[in-house]
Amino acid sequence: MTVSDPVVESIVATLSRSATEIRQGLVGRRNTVDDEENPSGETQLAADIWADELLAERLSDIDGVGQYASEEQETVLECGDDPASADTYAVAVDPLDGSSNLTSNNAMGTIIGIYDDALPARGDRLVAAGYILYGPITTMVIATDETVSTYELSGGERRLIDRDVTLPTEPVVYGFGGRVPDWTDSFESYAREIESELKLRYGGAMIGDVNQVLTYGGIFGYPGLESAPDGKLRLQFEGNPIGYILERAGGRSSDGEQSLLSVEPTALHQRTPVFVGNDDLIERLESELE
Ligand SMILES: O=P(O)(O)OC[C@H]1O[C@](O)(COP(=O)(O)O)[C@@H](O)[C@@H]1O
Ligand SMILES: [Mg+2]
Ligand SMILES: [Mg+2]
Repeated sequence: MTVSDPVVESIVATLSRSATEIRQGLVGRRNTVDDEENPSGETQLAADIWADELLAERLSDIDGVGQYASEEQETVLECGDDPASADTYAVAVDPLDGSSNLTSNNAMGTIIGIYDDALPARGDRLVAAGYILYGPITTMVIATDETVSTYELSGGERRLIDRDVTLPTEPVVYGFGGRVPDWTDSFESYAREIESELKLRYGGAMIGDVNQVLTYGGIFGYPGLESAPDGKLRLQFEGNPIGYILERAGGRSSDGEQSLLSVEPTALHQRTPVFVGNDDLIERLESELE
């Protein structure tokens, strides 16, 4: 199956071909690099920098990609026509999501958002979004306005395994980030209810945890913290793409008050609380958070 927009299809094809190479290139790149930090002030691993360079080179080369931005670079890379013009898109990438899991050899991902507007853009300007999960096998989930599909990736090839992914209606799992003493009182009391209803699945890489929710139903959240009211995750590279995917799969997304896709962007690397999952769980969260 291919995506109907040819530029979006080229982006998806390039991403899926690059995934095998990224996976292979992780070996030997688990080290930090001379105290390097990304624009969010986080330590970068050699793998973060390498995956970013590889994706920047490949994606910016595609006709119809006007801007490339990533969690690992301060500014937007201009690489073609204006993304606000027809058939031109801006791509926002988290080259390696959950890369601290590389140290312990646990699951990780790559995230992409494809916007039809200049970055930073609102989530409702996404025309497609997707992620790759480097688990025991490599899988890719791609959402467009038409459908959400899952593929298995191997040797540069993609094999469609589900052309219409929908969030199971009966929620089973949950995962919440941040240290409990740093949670707000209202989020903690919501989390206590949820932990008596669902099974904990938290692996420290959003993509791994969100894929559990997409597979079994439930909720993933990284809340605003007492020490960091906007939480940890970034709107352009993480919140918006994941919000778009879960909404297209029949679920909901929220920053605690509204859909992530309605949040007005103010900066490329802005952070936001992120919640995605089954409709009723997100609705309860929004009514219980102060
Ligand atoms: O270590 P914590 O606080 O549980 O944070 C985990 C969260 O941070 C992240 O690793 C942030 O993403 P990056 O690794 O891309 O910076 C998420 O994948 C994950 O949900
Ligand atoms: Mg991330
Ligand atoms: Mg990252």
